[in-house]
Amino acid sequence: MKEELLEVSDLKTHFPIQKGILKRNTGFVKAVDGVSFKLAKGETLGIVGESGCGKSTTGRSILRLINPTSGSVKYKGKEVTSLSKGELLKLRKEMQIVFQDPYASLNPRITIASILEEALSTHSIGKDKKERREIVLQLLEKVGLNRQLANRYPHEFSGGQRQRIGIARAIAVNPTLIIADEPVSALDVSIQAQILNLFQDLQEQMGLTYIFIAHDLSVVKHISDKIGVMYLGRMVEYASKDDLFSNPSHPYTQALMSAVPVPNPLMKKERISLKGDVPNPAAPPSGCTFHTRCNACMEVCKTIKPKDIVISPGHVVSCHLYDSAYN
Ligand SMILES: Nc1ncnc2c1ncn2[C@@H]1O[C@H](COP(=O)(O)OP(=O)(O)OP(=O)(O)O)[C@@H](O)[C@H]1O
Repeated sequence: MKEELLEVSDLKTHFPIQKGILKRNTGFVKAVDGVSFKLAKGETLGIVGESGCGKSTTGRSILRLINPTSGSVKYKGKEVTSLSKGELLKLRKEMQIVFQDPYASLNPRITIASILEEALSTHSIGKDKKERREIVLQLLEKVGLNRQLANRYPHEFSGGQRQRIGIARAIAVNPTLIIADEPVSALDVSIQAQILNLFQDLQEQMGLTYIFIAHDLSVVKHISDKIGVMYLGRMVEYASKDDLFSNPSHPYTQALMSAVPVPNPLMKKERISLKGDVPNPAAPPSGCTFHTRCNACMEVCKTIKPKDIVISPGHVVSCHLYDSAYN
């Protein structure tokens, strides 16, 4: 049996909405509103959903780059939400993040060697500058960059190369878990495939565990073991990749799935279009958060929040269509 690494239970992150000069609190944006999942060591969880559904906030709350409002995040059995600053710094060595836009997160004034050396010295890796430089050169090779590029600045690299540097920085401290927040969204499709392959190679070599955040299912399809489909701060469907693709059950997953291109041009797929925009997480609908956009929901959705229904082992759907109480 695989060793369990991460257990997230009923995670909520609500941001206060402050208005006026006095910054009066007028409500909350429920960016993450009850997310739960388990992840074993070496596995990849793909989190997908439209812009604003709470994917990044989920990732950042797990790492405590944002303090969650409530819920539990257990990493190797230890509660992350109650760690002190010192304990958190130690944990950061094990949990790293790769951002969508590495350029924005790479200091433009220092060379990439210095950027990587900084990551190493923060966590006291390498006994002196010489040893750290050697580790940096090995890291560059590990992510497919020539070691002769070490003294160049971030602007001298292409988008794909910059993402390789972002990945090098994340793996520099030899982490166990990497949260990759839309790491290929800003790249051309051909480059996307190369970066996805790099993530997979590194996972094999280093036994990494990933939470891989993306807008669409086609990006996470190949890399994920499990997939969570997020909508308005909740996971509306959570399953192994195989179960999700063979039996997409929530109407939202079905709509996302219909947008995934099929390689066979003879196979025609009907695109399911969703009605309207994603509702505002600051004022979500009172019943099922999805009913305003769904073609299949019943009247009951307008008033009652759906429960999480286990439709087969490990396959959970949050929709009235699967709740025997309403069918
Ligand atoms: N610091 C913050 N203060 C207030 N609201 C926030 C904050 N961060 C995020 N939000 C809001 O929380 C909601 C979820 O945002 P989040 O960035 O997690 O979504 P996302 O699914 O990652 O979207 P994207 O793909 O566009 O990054 C959005 O409505 C966003 O405006």
